[in-house]
Amino acid sequence: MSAQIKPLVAGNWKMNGLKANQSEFYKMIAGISEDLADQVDAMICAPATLLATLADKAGNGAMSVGGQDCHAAVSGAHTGDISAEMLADAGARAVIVGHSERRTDHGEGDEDVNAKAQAAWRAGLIAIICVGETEAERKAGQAIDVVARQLDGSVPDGATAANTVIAYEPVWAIGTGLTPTAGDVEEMHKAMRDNLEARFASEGAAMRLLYGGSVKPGNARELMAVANVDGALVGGASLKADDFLGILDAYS
Ligand SMILES: O=C(CO)COP(=O)(O)O
Repeated sequence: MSAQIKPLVAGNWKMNGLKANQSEFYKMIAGISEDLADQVDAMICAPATLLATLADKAGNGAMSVGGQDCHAAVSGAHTGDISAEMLADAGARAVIVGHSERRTDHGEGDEDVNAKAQAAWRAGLIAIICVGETEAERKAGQAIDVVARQLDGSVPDGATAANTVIAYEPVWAIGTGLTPTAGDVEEMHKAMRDNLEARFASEGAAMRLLYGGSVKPGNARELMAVANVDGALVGGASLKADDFLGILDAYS
C-alpha cells in the first residue's frame, strides 16, 4: 500500500474463457459496491475473443477490461497478432506486456516489451509491464539485479503514473501456490520504487506497483498491506467471481 495511490487489482485470464464464462465477469461487476470502487480499480485482462463483449458490458462502471499482449506495429502483415489500436477499438483500457509466459513461450526480451509498451501508449492504453526473477535467479541472490535490469530495458522513457503500471511477478510464484514472504516482497517493491523514482521522479513515485503470483483471497490482505504494493495481478483466482471478489475484499 502507498499513500495517495489508488490500487489496481487486475485479473489475467490467460488462455482461459469461453462465452459461457462471461457470467463470472458479470458477477464480478455486480459484486463491486460503489464504496469498494472508490477504494480500488478492478480490471480483467481477457482473451481477445471475449474482450469486446466484456468491454460492452463493463461500460464505465466498476470494472474495466484489458488485453494480454499486443504487437508493436499499428497494423500490417502479422498473421495472428493483435495491435494495441485493435485492443483499444474493442474497448480495452490497458494491456499486459512482458508477462513471463510471453517472455518464455515467445522468446520476448526487454526490447520487445519496451516497443510493445510504447505501442500501448500510442493507442491510449495503460501498459502493464511485467518483470520478475526465476527461481534459480532468486536462489543465486540475483533477484533484485535481474528485476532492475528488466525495468531498465522494458520500461520506455516517457513512462508516467497514468500510462504505466508495473507488475512484479516472480516466475516461481506463478501458478504454484508459492509466494515470497512479505519481507521479500517489501524489499523488491522498495527497490523497484527507488529505481523508478530515480528515473521518472514524481511519476515514478506515483506509479502503481502490483504484486502477482499465487494471489488468493486468503493471502491478499497480507500482500496488499506491504509497503509499495499498490494492487495485484491475479491469474487463477481471477477466473471465478467469488475468488476475485475475495481478493478485492482486501481493500474493503
Ligand atoms: O501470472 C499471473 C498473473 O499474470 C499469476 O498467476 P497465478 O495467480 O495463477 O499464480
